[in-house]
Order: sequence, then structure tokens, then C-alpha cells
Amino acid sequence: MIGGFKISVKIKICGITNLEDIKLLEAYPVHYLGFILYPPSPRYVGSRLSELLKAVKIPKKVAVFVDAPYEEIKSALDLGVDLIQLHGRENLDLARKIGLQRCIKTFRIKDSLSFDELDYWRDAYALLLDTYKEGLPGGTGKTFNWDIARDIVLKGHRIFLAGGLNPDNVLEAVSKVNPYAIDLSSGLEKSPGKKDPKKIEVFFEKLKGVTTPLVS
Ligand SMILES: O=C(O)c1ccccc1N[C@@H]1O[C@H](COP(=O)(O)O)[C@@H](O)[C@H]1O
Repeated sequence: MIGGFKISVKIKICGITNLEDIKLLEAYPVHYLGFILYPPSPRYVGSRLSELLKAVKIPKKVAVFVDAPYEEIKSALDLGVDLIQLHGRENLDLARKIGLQRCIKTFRIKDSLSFDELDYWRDAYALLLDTYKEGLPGGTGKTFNWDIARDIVLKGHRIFLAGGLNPDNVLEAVSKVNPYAIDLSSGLEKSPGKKDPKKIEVFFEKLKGVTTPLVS
């Protein structure tokens, strides 16, 4: 219960790089697990994706790309990834080739966002809202103005809220924005690419009663 209302939200944990964290997260109600396929990232999994995917029992596996060629994205799909998070400047042609219903399109929020641009992506699986930071496409650990996210949710878009979420601010974010899903990465880490079991425990303790049941 938040503010007297029962709010249901799905959970995506992103930036997974190792088997230990996959095992750890199995004990919690996680709906989506994300893997970074952007080589400059400290969370880049590269060719280890195949081995990691085999260990995942969590309902949906997401591969995160930044302006990657279709062939690389196709390879991830062939390995068993369910959804593709397009975290760069990808266009609709690429998304249609992948299958729009398999795409989560990221919008990095600076000051505002054109609703027209969002509407073009209405048939995507979801839109992900992250924080804009010059030179860093994702994993910024910074929040943005959640009023913008709230307006987008009110327009009827299915939103994954990302950007700097952590155990301390997650309840406020959920109650303010009421997104379809929340996406956490660096806010649950001990160091880049390694999750912190204590932060994860505190996070799920705070979210008790707020998450939706797991469905595959
Ligand atoms: O985490 C990264 O290094 C990364 C690199 C390139 C694209 C996306 C990346 N991370 C994603 O960004 C959002 C928000 O992350 P955070 O919670 O602020 O750390 C999330 O989807 C990450 O997986």
C-alpha cells in the first residue's frame, strides 16, 4: 500500500553480468532480467550472454543494445532473449525488423519530451524512460524529473521507469509515476556489474505488497 492505494508494478533488474547474481535474484519476484550488450559499458556481457541465459529462470530476458547492427540483435534473439531494449537512436525500421512487440524503446529525458515521438512507438512492447547524461547512454545512476514520466503514463503509454532508482527512492518513484515496471541497475550494485545482496534484500522488503505476481 502506498498513500492508501494498492499499486502493482513489475520489476526489471538490469546490468546482470554473472551467474552468482542470477542465482541470488531467483529468490525474488523479478519479472525481467537485463543484459548489457554495449561494449564500452563495465556491464558488457559479450559472448558470455549464451552461458548466462542458460542459467536464467526469470520470466523475461532482455538484451540492451545501443545503436547496434541488426545482425547482432538477431544473434541475441537466436540465443533465447525475449525482448530487445533499444537504448540509442534506433529507428522504427529497425524495430519493425526485430518485431515491434519485442522492443522496449528507451527515451532519455533531459528537460521535456515530444509526445509525437512517443506516439510513433505506441505499438512497441513498452517505452523505457531513463535519465539523459552527455556521453553516457545508460547506467547513469541519476534520476530525472518524474513529473514528465507521470504525464507520459497518464497519456496511456506502457512505461518502464529507469534512471537512478534505488532502495531509498523506489517507493516515492512508484507512487509518483505509477509506471508499468521499474528498472534498476546501478542502484542495486556493490560495484559496476556486481549486485549487492544487502541492497537487493532491502529493496524487495520495501516493495512487499507493491509488486504484481510473477507470470511467464
Ligand atoms: O548500465 C550500463 O552500463 C548501460 C549502458 C548502455 C545502455 C544502458 C545501460 N544501462 C541501463 O540504463 C538504465 C538505467 O540504469 P541505472 O539504474 O541508472 O543504473 C537501465 O535500464 C540499465 O540497465
